[in-house]
Amino acid sequence: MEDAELTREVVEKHLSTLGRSGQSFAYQFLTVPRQNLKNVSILSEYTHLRKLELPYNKIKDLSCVSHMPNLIILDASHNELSTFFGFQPPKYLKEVNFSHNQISEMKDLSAYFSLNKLILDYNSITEIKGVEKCSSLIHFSIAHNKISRISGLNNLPLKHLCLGTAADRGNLIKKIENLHTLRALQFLDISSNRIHSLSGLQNLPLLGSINFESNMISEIKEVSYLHDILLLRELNLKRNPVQEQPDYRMMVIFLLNRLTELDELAVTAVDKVTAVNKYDPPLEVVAARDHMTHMVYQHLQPQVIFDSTLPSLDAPYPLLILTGPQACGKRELAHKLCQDFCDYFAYGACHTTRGPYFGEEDGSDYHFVLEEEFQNMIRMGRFVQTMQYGGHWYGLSREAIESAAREGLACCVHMEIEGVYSLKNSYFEPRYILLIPTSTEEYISRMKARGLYSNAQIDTAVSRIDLYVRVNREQPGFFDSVIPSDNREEAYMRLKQIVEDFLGLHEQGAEGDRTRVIPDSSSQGENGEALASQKVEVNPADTDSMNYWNKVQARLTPQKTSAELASIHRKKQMLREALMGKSPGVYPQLFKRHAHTAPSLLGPPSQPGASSSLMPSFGRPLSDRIEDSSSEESRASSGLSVHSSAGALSAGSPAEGLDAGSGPKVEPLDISVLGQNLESLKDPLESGLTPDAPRSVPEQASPTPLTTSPGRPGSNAKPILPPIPSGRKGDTPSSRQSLTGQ
Ligand SMILES: Nc1ncnc2c1ncn2[C@@H]1O[C@H](COP(=O)(O)OP(=O)(O)OP(=O)(O)O)[C@@H](O)[C@H]1O
Repeated sequence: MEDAELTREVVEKHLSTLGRSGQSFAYQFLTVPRQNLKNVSILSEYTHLRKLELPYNKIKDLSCVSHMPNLIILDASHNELSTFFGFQPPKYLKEVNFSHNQISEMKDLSAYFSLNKLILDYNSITEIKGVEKCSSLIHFSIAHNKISRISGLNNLPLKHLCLGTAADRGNLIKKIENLHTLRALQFLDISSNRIHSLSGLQNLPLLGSINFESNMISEIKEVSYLHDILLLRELNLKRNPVQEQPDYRMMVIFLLNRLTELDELAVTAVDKVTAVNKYDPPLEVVAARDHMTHMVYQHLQPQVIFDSTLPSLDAPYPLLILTGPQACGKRELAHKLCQDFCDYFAYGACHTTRGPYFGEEDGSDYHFVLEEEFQNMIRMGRFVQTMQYGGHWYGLSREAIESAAREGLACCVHMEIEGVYSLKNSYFEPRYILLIPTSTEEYISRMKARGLYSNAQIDTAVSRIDLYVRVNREQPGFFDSVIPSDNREEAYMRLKQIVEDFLGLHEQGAEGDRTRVIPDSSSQGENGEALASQKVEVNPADTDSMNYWNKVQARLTPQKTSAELASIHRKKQMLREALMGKSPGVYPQLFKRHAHTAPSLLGPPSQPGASSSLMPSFGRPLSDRIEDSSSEESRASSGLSVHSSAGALSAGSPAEGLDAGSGPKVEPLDISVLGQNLESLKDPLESGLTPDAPRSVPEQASPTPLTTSPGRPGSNAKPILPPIPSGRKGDTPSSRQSLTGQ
């Protein structure tokens, strides 16, 4: 088509929207696209126009606009304009589109004070200027020009700024600068430039959408510059090198968790939860994972029930946990408590991969192990819980708890709150005492005085005080007691008092003449809950005190909820039914264990060496192994291959005389013999006895003196409940004999 001149006929054909103009009516809109128009001077006669659209023509001169004082919208895109606003400013001109022209330079537009929207895409402009005084400009687009610096936009009320176009070449901008005064900015397109960093966008509080496609962002950490833009919902980083980073999307979603769209893909709630659980899991999630890990690894090991240390079917080993931020004094207090209450508590030394501080001895504060050994222990199912603190692993092993239990003592452990969360998932029901610094200054100076910690470590420890305080505030009952730890003596006095309360213990008479005051069995609810008001004295030599252990446990265990009580009731019911031959569940198996293992029923226990027959090589024929496993001897001295919950059912350990590398190997229970043994146990049960009901001495007594089996778990030489009414290691042989009926 040839170049054309706009004629009156053509104009009249394209006029529209009749409206009042002064005293008369006139057409106000003219749209003449794609006519190859070069000369539009005739428009000087159409002074009433308010909207003029002439896109896709060949116009070079727009001086006619000077005669349109009422013009509001001008679209001269896709023409051949090289002059920037080559006309007198119409007073109300609001929107101008000069995109796809040949403009190379911007000029002063201060006379265009109504200008609201200016589009200059696809020109050859090298510098943004002339708009500084356009105090109404809220939409400015200058994509695909030759801009190399962001400038000339200071303090404009811009809401929408476009400096690039994802579809094509944007500009030549290398860094984000001079945008900080654009406090109203909501949308920024800066795609297809050469920008390496997102720095410079920090102070744009209303920014909701950023298109950064086709730039040169390569580090995920760059998105942290956007972290404080609270309204940011859409971010496009497509075609940036950062996309190659492993886990890019999840990490960005985690860092900018308010996004609803990333790289033009919706960010779902599931994405957000997954990202948080991956990169900053809540304590509950960390604990659940930790617990699951140890349960899985424990279950991968052959399971053994060491009934010699099981307090009862329902009661896990007693545990006292001192928790609080690092260096709050809990370790010191734990040691002192175990010293002063050595009849009740043994210090549970955790394992750690950190090196010993000066003066720390292996096995006394911690078991210091290498990372590889620690990981190996995890895989061997040796831990009840683990956590990483300050780049080191810490873990409480089953063995730490059981070795205390073997001595008839509760295990006292100190740990961080993550460990508490993890233990709360486990079968154990410890008492938790929080030791919390109330004076930050004192806490800091104490840490500094120890000379062990860097400033960063101190900062971390201090910042965690809030975590403890928050948990204590938001989850009443999470800790059984809270003690300010600023003054060690006072803290210890308080701790001592609390522990004595837990144990129902009173100092009576001279030092060393302690009388334990614990709830009478008759004052306990059916499910072991302590009725604190009624107390009886316990004489260590009194055979009625066989349930001493249970009573200590009841004291250390928080009151059960009604749901827990109902569950326990159900379990007991199952047990009764099983023993009556109604159900072959796991409880009859547990009970059968006693039938087989109790020496009074099966004769003397096997010697330690005999346990090798309990560890058949897997290469042997199955029939042999079955035969072995059904032999009286093997059953008498083995545990059971039963999957368990943490705590009551324990994996073997070197201390237990089992192969550390492979763990104890035991045959599965032979169900066929279960029935017979259940029969033999019916009578006691029908007479109202349950495994955790108090028993008379002859029922529990072992024909083998305890001294022949020094409390080795799994030896099954002891009765089910450890006959240690005084609960201490210092029992005299005579008192033991009287307890065991020997
Ligand atoms: N098994 C565990 N689980 C969780 N936290 C643990 C465990 N064992 C130790 N911790 C805790 O890890 C933190 C770091 O232990 P570490 O012994 O290195 O610190 P510390 O400087 O000696 O302080 P503290 O005097 O509190 O022990 C301490 O708060 C400690 O109580």
